[in-house]
Amino acid sequence: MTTSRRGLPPAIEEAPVQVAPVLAASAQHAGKVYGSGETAVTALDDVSLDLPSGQFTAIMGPSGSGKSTLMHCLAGLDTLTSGQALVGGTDLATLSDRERTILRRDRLGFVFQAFNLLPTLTAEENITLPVDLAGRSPEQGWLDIVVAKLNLADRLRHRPAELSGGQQQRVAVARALITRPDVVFADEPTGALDRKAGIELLRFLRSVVDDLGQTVVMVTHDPGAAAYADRVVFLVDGRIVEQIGDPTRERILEIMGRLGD
Ligand SMILES: Nc1ncnc2c1ncn2[C@@H]1O[C@H](COP(=O)(O)OP(=O)(O)OP(=O)(O)O)[C@@H](O)[C@H]1O
Repeated sequence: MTTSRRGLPPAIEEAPVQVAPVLAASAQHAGKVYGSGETAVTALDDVSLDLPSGQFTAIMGPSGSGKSTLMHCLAGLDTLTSGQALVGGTDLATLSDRERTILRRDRLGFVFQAFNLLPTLTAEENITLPVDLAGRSPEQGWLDIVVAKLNLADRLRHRPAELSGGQQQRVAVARALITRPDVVFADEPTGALDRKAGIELLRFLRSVVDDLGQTVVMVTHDPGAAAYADRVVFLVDGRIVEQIGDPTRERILEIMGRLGD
């Protein structure tokens, strides 16, 4: 058999390398039932979903379809009844409550509709809170990158009450990013913002994915917001019924119409 310079048969050396996407998180056959007996509610029914690193995923679906439950189970805020939720290869069910809390603090970021900033702290103190709570110092280079990316450099000494809603939510995004998390979970992040500030925030979220390589998962009811994602996952009655890549608002509206939202 002929071998190449590196001693490998040519067919092996020249074969294209198939690189599997690195998964930031995933759900495998995830099931969640609230309650028991006659009052049992199935919130998730055999949901399998991969969240590749460096992607922006939107989760949509009618009210009660299981969006929040899926996000909470993936983020270790709630536990599954069956199946697995993994963050960076770690099965959350194998962790103790304390280990799950530490994983949430160190490896996940959260952005909520209602900003949830501490009013007595400055913007900078709010941003660095997760690392301060962990007894560490923020990595200055990364802090500078995040602050610059979210255009907050001249707002760092202000308290939340001195900031606009859009600025407060950008502080919340910076706080979510400060630990360089595996995943940022955003629950209706534009829900409390006016249209202009909402669009601005979505552009910032898009750029932390494109420019900083972060992974964002966003629950939203807004087709315009979901169109900023790389992919939209549609849930109905606790099941994934459709997924689309490179979404547009029109395509999302068409699917929502079909799904009855
Ligand atoms: N703690 C709970 N106890 C009992 N049932 C629950 C609980 N949390 C959610 N559910 C039920 O599970 C189902 C899914 O709820 P979930 O909040 O995940 O839906 P959602 O898609 O996020 O809804 P929305 O868009 O209205 O926020 C619903 O039928 C809901 O009533």
